[in-house]
Amino acid sequence: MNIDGKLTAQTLRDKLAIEVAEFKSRYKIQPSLTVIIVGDDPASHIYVKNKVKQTQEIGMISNEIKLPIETTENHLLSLLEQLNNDDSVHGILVQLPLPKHIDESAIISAINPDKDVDGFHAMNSGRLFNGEPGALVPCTPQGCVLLAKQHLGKDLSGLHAVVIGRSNIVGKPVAMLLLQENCTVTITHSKTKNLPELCKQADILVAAVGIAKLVKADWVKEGATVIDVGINRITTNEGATKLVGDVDYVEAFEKCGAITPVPGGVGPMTIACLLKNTLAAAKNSLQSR
Ligand SMILES: Nc1nc2c(c(=O)[nH]1)N[C@@H](CN(C=O)c1ccc(C(=O)N[C@@H](CCC(=O)O)C(=O)O)cc1)CN2
Ligand SMILES: [Mg+2]
Repeated sequence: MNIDGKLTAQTLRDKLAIEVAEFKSRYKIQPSLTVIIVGDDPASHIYVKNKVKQTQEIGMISNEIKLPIETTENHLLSLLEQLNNDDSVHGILVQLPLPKHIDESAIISAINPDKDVDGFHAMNSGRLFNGEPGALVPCTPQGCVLLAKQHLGKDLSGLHAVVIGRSNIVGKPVAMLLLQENCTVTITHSKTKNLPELCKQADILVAAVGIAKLVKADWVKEGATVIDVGINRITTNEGATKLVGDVDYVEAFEKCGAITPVPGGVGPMTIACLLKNTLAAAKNSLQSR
């Protein structure tokens, strides 16, 4: 079966809109998100436009700061300091990737962890790693687990989850979340031996490597839940560009119990979970008043 991420994301946004309205009427505060984008990468601009639109649609304030590609690291750092100290800003997000001359990890480290709605700051990774409450958890991994639970139910205990990919943004945090759900977790990557055999043992297979259609039907266990994080643009034989995941959807569909499509699977959940984190950051800010 197909797991509809677009619909699930819409349902989550509807729920969040109600919670935002309640928060506003109770505390007289409107949650706010500031998104910074540097340069003119077309895909990044589309993602940011969608973030701004969806933030506003659920009743939160959205500020977009567009900076030219020549922006220096120091300029970005001083802007972040200003936003960190601004009590009216609850969430701060710097769209990635940044231009080559800017050190991404220095920028991520400069965001106040309590406003880090991407959940990329080491303080939030540490909170997630330690299973501490109050962690802002990266959005795509949250989306993956919500979609897996939508198909499998709340309890993932004892299931074998195999994650392909070990990035700080998806692979590592999704593995931590699945471990928190009492899954037995295997993290695999480009140097893993016997990758197809390992994947074939997965009850939950999360593919986040960025290689178009890497995962074939014979990598998938009968009845498995397949979560495809890949967003790869390929050129078809007819010369058109097409978006495909890390999993060969058509092949895997026959074997698996359920699979997320690309587009319309994990992607839409990323932005919905960003909105969830922004509301959480606004709620957490009440504690420091
Ligand atoms: N600061 C961040 N930068 C980046 C993140 C992030 O979470 N935080 N993730 C990605 C980009 N991204 C959000 O920023 C993102 C990517 C894709 C989608 C999405 O909905 N994709 C659609 C397809 C869209 C298309 O046609 O291109 C889908 O999968 O259905 C949402 C958000 C990297 N940077
Ligand atoms: Mg993300």
